[in-house]
Amino acid sequence: MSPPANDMPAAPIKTLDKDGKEITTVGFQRFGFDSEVPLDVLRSLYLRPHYVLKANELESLSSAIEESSNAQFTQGAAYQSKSIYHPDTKGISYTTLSRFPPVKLLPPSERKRILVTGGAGFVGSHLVDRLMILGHEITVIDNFFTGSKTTVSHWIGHPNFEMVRHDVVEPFMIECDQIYHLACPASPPHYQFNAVKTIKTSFMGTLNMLGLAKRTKARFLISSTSEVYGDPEVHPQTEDYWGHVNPIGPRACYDEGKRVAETLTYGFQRQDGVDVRVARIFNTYGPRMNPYDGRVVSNFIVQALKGEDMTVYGDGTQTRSFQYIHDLVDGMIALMNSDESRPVNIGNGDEFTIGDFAKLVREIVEKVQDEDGVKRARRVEIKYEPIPTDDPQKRRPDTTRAKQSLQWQPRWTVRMGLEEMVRYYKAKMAEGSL
Ligand SMILES: O=c1ccn([C@@H]2O[C@H](COP(=O)(O)OP(=O)(O)O[C@H]3OC[C@@H](O)[C@H](O)[C@H]3O)[C@@H](O)[C@H]2O)c(=O)[nH]1
Repeated sequence: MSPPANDMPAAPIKTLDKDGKEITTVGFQRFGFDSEVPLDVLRSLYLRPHYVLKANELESLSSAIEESSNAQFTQGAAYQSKSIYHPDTKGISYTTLSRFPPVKLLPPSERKRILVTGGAGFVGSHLVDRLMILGHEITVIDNFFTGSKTTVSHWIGHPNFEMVRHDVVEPFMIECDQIYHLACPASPPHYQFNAVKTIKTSFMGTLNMLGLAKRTKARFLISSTSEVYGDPEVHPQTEDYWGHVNPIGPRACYDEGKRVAETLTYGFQRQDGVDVRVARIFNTYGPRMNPYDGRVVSNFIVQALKGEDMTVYGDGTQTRSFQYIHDLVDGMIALMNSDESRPVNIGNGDEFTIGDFAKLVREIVEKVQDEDGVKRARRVEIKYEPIPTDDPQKRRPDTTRAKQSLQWQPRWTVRMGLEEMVRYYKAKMAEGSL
């Protein structure tokens, strides 16, 4: 097979943070908890094809795809299996894992039994990667409504890892030291698909997990959201702002669901002494976001990569502030291990109008395509579509509390994160799974 035209040995790309310093690890040592992990090991779990295109070209083709798309980013060893795609029959023969990424050996006093609800989702799977590499014992529960087994399949079979298909609206019994309660659809089209189920998940799921935390005396962290502020009249949003939510609109199932989940959380803290943490997560993006979940970052990247016009809702003057997944996981782990029991905003203050953001995504997709020698048929256009009901006009976190209590601030620039995410989706396209 002749090598692809773009199969040029490329100099490794350096990932620089907001201060221009190279990012080689994520996490940190803080509050007696070491969460530092080499970035390359994490990348080897998501920034590569999960299967190769043809059985008889297994070696050459898989390495060609890897080199052309990702080698500039990931220099680390590949720990996942490579299943084989047979284009003639459109079948995949799955291989089993031969080697897991190395995990730390912790003494029993430091090794925690951690339950992650929604652990097969976008945020959950990155949290699981981090906690696994750090050497903890992880149980994931997920109903796979929006999560997918493939996000954590690289841990299946590992003695520290367990995955259970379970819906948090039903009680769940387990012994554990910490609970990260993430389970709930988070993309507006997904959470509005079945509004009653969404609010039931937020209310009953949180009730069940708080009951479990009460019995086991586990520390409980809930992933709340910037949507508790609704369409805010205060900008940027501090944790003391009570919000501006339409209780009967189409977003209410999520916004009010998370608000009641916070109310429950503090009810259990006051009445039962449950040790609680509340992370109010602002717009977050990164690899493993479902390409079709309808959120803006995945929509724009996938549209631009496919050469389709990008859909800006409304006139594009509404704003959002975008945070990269690794910053969020850093913030959540810092919060869980801190003494801060008040709500904490976890987000990136880099605010964009959606119109400008579309142009930025287009520019980054073009840059990556140019680097890889991909020819574009035409430049994608931006087209305007109706704005969804109750779409917040502006959103930006005030992260003073996170800085003071957790010594946490986002490190990733939006550009750096977007570039990595474009490469992730590009690899998915090369596999044929996008
Ligand atoms: O294709 C698209 C998708 C979205 N948009 C716009 O882009 C903005 C962001 O939309 P998203 O759907 O990504 O996310 P939203 O900010 O509306 O909601 C999110 O808020 C925070 C999290 O808790 C959730 O992930 C989600 O509810 C909105 O103004 C939306 O109208 C587009 O212009 N085009």
